[in-house]
Amino acid sequence: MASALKVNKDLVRERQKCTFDVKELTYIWEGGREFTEERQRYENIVYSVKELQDEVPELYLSHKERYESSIRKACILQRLQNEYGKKHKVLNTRTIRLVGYGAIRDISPFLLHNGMFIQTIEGQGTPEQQAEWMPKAQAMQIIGTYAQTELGHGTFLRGLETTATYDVKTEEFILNSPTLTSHKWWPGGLGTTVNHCIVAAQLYINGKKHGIHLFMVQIRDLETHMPLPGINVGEIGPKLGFQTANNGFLGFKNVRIPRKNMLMKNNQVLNDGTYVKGMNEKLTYGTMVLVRVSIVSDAANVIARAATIAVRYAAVRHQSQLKANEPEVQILDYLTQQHKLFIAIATSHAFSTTYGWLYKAYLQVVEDLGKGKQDHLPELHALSCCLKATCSRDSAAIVEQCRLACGGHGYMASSSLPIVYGLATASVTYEGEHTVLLLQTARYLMKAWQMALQGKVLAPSVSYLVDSLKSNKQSWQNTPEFIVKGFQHVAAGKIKDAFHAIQKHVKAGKDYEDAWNLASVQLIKASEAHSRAILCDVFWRGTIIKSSTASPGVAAVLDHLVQLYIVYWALETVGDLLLYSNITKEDIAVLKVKYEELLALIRPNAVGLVDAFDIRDEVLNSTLGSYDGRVYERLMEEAMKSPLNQEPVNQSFHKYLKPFMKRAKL
Ligand SMILES: CCC/C=C/C(=O)SCCNC(=O)CCNC(=O)[C@H](O)C(C)(C)COP(=O)([O-])OP(=O)([O-])OC[C@H]1O[C@@H](n2cnc3c(N)ncnc32)[C@H](O)[C@@H]1OP(=O)([O-])[O-]
Ligand SMILES: Cc1cc2nc3c(=O)[nH]c(=O)nc-3n(C[C@H](O)[C@H](O)[C@H](O)COP(=O)(O)OP(=O)(O)OC[C@H]3O[C@@H](n4cnc5c(N)ncnc54)[C@H](O)[C@@H]3O)c2cc1C
Repeated sequence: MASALKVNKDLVRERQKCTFDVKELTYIWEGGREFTEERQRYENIVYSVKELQDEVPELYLSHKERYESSIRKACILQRLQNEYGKKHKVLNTRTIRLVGYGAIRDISPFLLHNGMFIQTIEGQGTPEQQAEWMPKAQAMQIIGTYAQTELGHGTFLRGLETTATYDVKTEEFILNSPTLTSHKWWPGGLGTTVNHCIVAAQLYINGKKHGIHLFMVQIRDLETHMPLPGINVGEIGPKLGFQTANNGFLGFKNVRIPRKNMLMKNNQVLNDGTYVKGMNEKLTYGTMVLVRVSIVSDAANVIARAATIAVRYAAVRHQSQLKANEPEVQILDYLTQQHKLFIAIATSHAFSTTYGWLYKAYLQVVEDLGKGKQDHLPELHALSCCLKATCSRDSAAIVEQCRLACGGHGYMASSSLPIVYGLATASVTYEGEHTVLLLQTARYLMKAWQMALQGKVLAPSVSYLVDSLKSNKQSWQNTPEFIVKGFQHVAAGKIKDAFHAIQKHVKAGKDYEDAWNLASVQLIKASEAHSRAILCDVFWRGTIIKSSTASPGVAAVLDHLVQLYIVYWALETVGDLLLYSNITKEDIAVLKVKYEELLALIRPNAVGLVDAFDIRDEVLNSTLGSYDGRVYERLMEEAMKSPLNQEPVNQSFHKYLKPFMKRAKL
């Protein structure tokens, strides 16, 4: 962090106003002091390495140079990470990603290796397979990715076309890409980085199709890195973001792999070709569930980055006068600016709390599955789908809101906001497209509603449906607990409406699938309302627990943030509340006043709250958001790095402009 002397005076004043212990809040946001201290220790190591600092900003490099630079840095990071693991303890993927973003400035080409390849071996491999591949993967003697999506199919996994045909004579699988659309398309690192893949393919034994299974396939020679015979591999080219993720394509022509390379923790193929079905075929999708859970935490992190940039900038930036003859005000003093930014801070806390809760549920299900119990798997799948969908979508909207709140400078690449937006919006699509995942949850909600009608016991996350069936609703109260109940009434009402819409179409003679499609707009709205009810409930309950051991200052700001989140969403969805709860016009008027009071309460702590996200300048990498607030100096310094500013006259003047101007004169 910059020395106090050099810090912008507005930021100094803002920090003096802060009423709580910033460090204590960092620990809470990050899930515990031990996580923060571990991240800081690792960050100190990473950002003392000179080779990780850029001489030329990455954005001025060509596509190829950027990739090469990201690989160079990813190797250094991986070495540091491994050394750290040996000396202290193995770092969690969240810390690796948080710290790594700052060095690579985008996505690491090893992201899929660390984030899905290893996890799939761990979650889908037998103990023997794990013993064979895990040490090599962890030491990066083999580098891999998760190759599932194809040119023709990403969502509909049962439609994937890559085939793995068992040859009982040689006890091998033969992999083929029978069509153009069967080529794998998108996997991170696949382009030119990895030498192994976990490949999702349709399993065939003796002409019988057994559905999607996962296979470990070596695609490049470990010495020469040349593609192995039968492998057609390459990079898919530039995208909106993710430029250094090295996303690739892959095709197979009669590629043989040994039988033991099918990941067989769940389903098995014996030597003689006998197929042994596991406990639940959907367990093959297990890695996706884990990644969907972790996207809730990623969403909290990208929002924290955008909020830090936008709030610090809003404290430094002065524009317009509130009153004539008075100095121009900090833009942070405009209520509309607070309305745009404080919800970002609150949302990051909401998602961070929800992630802690969801990850715990995930670990419980994994433990249960180990004991052969799968009762809570459908609930976890439903929760991870709708929360992934809602948190990723909210994160993209909020990051964009923060970018717009920075005016023109928010459009500068050097603000870092465009790149953060690229990361956020990608997560809306990858690991399960937004609408598709909302519909998966809707499937679960329809069943839950049916069960509620039948008086059956429901899973905890949908037990509110039982209450909603009781006719005498309590009169509205403007308390957080009651507003959360209001969100549950909205969700229950929308679930009921969607259920009836399907029934209506079925009664009119449609088959169930068509009725489902006809009701699907209502279904996704029901799913969204369910997500919001869960987010508000978990954030509210989680904050009460956290506050019970926090200092009074921190407990107060946590209370302001959770109330702001709940009241903000009540006002955003006021039409739904009027339709499905007992809220009155008068209650809404009171909530509007409450919202404005909360903005005023948060205002003095705004900079302290984003400081508590504790994002180092190296990680933030933003001209607008650095700790010292030297916004204008940094904008100019960064502009001076443009290659176009390295010479007084660019050669194009002599080549094109001058002749063009001469001709224009004639
Ligand atoms: C950094 C970037 C990295 C990015 C990486 C990637 O993107 S990697 C690529 C990421 N790619 C994607 O994310 C692809 C997205 N697509 C998919 O995940 C699936 O194809 C699907 C879920 C959309 C449909 O699948 P389908 O047609 O096979 O299934 P169905 O609809 O017929 O439902 C059958 C039953 O299965 C249940 N069930 C389903 N999934 C799970 C689960 N995970 N667990 C437990 N259960 C699950 C479901 O609830 C239903 O239960 P019910 O109601 O019968 O009791
Ligand atoms: C940055 C990035 C990184 C990625 N990394 C990987 C990776 O490492 N490995 C990998 O295997 N994949 C990866 N993917 C692929 C990703 O998982 C898929 O793009 C994603 O699952 C969506 O599938 P799709 O592209 O086929 O979209 P589609 O399913 O074709 O979606 C297109 C539209 O159709 C709609 N739609 C589709 N089906 C339905 C339905 N049943 N009901 C209603 N609407 C529907 C969708 O809502 C959407 O609006 C990555 C993608 C991105 C963008």
